Amino acid sequence: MIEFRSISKRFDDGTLAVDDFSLVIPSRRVTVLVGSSGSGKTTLLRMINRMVDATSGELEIDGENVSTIEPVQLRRRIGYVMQNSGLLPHRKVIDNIATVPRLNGVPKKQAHARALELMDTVGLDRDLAERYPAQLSGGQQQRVGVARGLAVDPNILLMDEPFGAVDPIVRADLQQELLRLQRELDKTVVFVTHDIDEAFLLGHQVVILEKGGRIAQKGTPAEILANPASEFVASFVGADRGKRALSIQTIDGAQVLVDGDGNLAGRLVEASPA
Ligand SMILES: Nc1ncnc2c1ncn2[C@@H]1O[C@H](COP(=O)(O)OP(=O)(O)OP(=O)(O)O)[C@@H](O)[C@H]1O
Repeated sequence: MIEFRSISKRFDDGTLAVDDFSLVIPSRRVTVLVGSSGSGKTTLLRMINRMVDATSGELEIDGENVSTIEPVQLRRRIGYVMQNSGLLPHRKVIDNIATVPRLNGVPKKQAHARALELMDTVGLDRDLAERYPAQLSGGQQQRVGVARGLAVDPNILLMDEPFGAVDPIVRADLQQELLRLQRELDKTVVFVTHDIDEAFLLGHQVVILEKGGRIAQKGTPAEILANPASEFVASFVGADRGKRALSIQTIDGAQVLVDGDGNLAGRLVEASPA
């Protein structure tokens, strides 16, 4: 479990990116941080592996304060996947995936064997191992990014808008793969996005953020959809969901679910009396 306790981050130029943020991120679940640009999502994510250090407050992983753990050691147990895959352009796919294990001293042969296995895991053809990133499609590059994040066999996987730059069909594919991977590998995933649909699809826990990392609402997708805590949440959930936003209406005395185009999406069934 990852726990933020009253965490704040003020950057050197005075920007207060995160103001008194507290959250428990349960193990072996997907927690999604969602919010508009500048709400502090990336800053929060990077505090987990100490790419950013908090100004005040405490951050613990399984009861251990991260400030007492060397960043290098921390990153051995935490995978990090970023937008645009962050691959090294002059290195082959297999070397990109094996980068961190190699830095950690794993022999080349062993690191490469593991990298090939990881290509299977993320659904990449092994034939692509010898290619350079520029010779792959956007979706393939993102898969390499995920394989690289998994290469140190981390318990925790941090993902920062990993599917932001690919087209919607490939994106849907990658999202399904991530759901499958999470079920199979049982990792704690912390996922950042500004897309509420993606948040609801992937998150066991969804945390909606306002400026300064202020939590507008957190809960399961169903809890948030059923009971938006504020106007802000209602409009964030509604605006981004666009025409697909559902509402409950009464038609001919029956309660029905209607989508944004006015089409019937379902009928609410009353519990029958005992
Ligand atoms: N190194 C930095 N120095 C100064 N201010 C920063 C720095 N990094 C981020 N910020 C500021 O902190 C705030 C939060 O930034 P952050 O990148 O965490 O937001 P975000 O929610 O991830 O946004 P986006 O969706 O655009 O990536 C912003 O106002 C940003 O300008």
